[in-house]
Amino acid sequence: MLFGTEILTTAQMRAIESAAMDGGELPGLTLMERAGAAVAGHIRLQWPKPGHATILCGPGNNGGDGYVIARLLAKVGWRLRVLGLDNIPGSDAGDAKRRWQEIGPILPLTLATLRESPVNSIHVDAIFGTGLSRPPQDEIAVLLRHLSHLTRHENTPLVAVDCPSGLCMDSGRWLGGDTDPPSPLAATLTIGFDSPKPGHLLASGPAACGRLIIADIGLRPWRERRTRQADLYAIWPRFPVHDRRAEPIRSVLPRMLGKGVAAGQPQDAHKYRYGHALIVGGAAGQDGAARLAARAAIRSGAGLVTLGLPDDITGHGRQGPDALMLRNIGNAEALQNLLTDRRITALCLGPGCGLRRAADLLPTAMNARLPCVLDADALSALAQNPDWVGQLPDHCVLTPHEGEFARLFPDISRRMKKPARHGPAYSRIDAVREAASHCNAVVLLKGPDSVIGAPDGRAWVHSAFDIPWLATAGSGDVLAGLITGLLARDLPVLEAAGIGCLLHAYAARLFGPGLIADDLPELLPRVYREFGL
Ligand SMILES: NC(=O)C1=CN([C@@H]2O[C@H](COP(=O)(O)OP(=O)(O)OC[C@H]3O[C@@H](n4cnc5c(N)ncnc54)[C@H](OP(=O)(O)O)[C@@H]3O)[C@@H](O)[C@H]2O)[C@H](O)CC1
Ligand SMILES: [K+]
Repeated sequence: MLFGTEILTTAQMRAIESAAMDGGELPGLTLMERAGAAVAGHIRLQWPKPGHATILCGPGNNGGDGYVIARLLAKVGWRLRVLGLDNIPGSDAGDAKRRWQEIGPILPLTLATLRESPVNSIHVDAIFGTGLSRPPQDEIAVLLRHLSHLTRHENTPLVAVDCPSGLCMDSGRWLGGDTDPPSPLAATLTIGFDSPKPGHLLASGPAACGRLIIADIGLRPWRERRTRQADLYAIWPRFPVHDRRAEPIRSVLPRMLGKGVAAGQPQDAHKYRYGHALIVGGAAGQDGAARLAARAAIRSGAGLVTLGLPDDITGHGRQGPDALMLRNIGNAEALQNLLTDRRITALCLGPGCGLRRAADLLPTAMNARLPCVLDADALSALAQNPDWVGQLPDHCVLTPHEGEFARLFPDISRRMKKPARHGPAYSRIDAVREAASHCNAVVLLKGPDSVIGAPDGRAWVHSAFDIPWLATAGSGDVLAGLITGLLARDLPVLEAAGIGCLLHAYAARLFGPGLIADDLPELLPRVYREFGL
């Protein structure tokens, strides 16, 4: 199944560019002209009245794009100051530079010249793009710090060509430091080329890029000609999709989930056909998390959902929904007995379970060899067992936040937190892929940039930077229950985790600020309707 937008690493992007240029069908200069024209076009869309622009051009092809932008804007009446380096760039950027020099001067790329720009100037950052390999230094570092100040504190509009300079496009991390970034630019608009790169979507990338536009510069035939199966997708389409092989989510979902099933099951549907999810919760008073998970599982369209609680269940029924089945699961033996019911098709352990109870039930849950979601306390219990890797059932999703991830995968987490000194820097995608292959399970690392990775290397990125209100108590419990419901409905495990993530965020988008986790399951019927189910 293919949906969403392929994400290309910088190395993959370079390989596609080279394939296009090597055949002679698409010269590098044509690509640069298209890239420059795309940026100039978007500048004119955003600021229709010609004004003043300061274009900062670096040593390579990103700088070459800058010279093209300057020429095209000058042609339509913009007043320009072009700052550049006194180097001899490669042939395409060299041509672009010479063509600009026929029109206007190149001022030194220094702090002093930058400071002389008129206050109403928009700034165009064409210093470094995908070729950044080390932290910016010396004069450029000083200049970027000032540009950062202008963008963050003086509302200077900044257009980034491909990416804000200093950002590693493979990780979304500022080269030189994450906690004390040397020059954290905040662009108004970023125009990337052909496909999003990991850096546009991960870590500091979304805040640094501002509004992201991915421009088609005619490389699609070469991208599609590659024989290797693409394995990295952005599953929330924040930008137009230029991939004819990818289907829109609105046609994928109805096929996967079966039309009409979620909102109201068809008359001939037997409830067991849509699976039976078991959510194991904790003691009274802490059972809210498991209740949220159970609500999400039943709203996901699972045919039956059982909530297993440790104590007397008679009082619990009053808290509804009545469609939930309640069972008493006092200990591992009771769980074992319940799991002899072969109609149970997926299991969720963790939300609101309590650490001791999760540790007690975990071996039984794992031995059931059912599709399962391990979340919250189950992850902490797992991390306490030094031999947990290799014990997970085949169709298992781990849904850690960063702290839980660090407990489960301490070495990988340390690597992820090491300062990014060279490009390509180690990314959340690298970390999740490594973790998934290490434990042979799907790992969903939660965050505004959730990454979902499978042991075979496939990975999906879901961006939720636009919905900060999703970071609310209980939201993770709803996600765990939703994924369990989708697993119960027989979705493959990566798809259940990824689509669960997407539906969960979509519900939060529909609701808007003020959301509490209880709202999320109730929004699922509307989400399903919007996706054509
Ligand atoms: N995607 C496409 O199809 C197209 C992209 N284009 C644009 O090209 C850039 C990438 O261009 P490239 O020349 O490869 O790289 P940059 O312009 O980003 O960087 C230039 C060189 O700068 C050197 N470098 C790296 N880090 C530093 C640093 N910290 N300080 C100083 N110099 C640095 C590095 O060379 P070295 O040999 O010194 O390592 C870079 O090569 C892409 O982003 C697009 O904007 C095309 O125009 C159109 C097609
Ligand atoms: K740039």
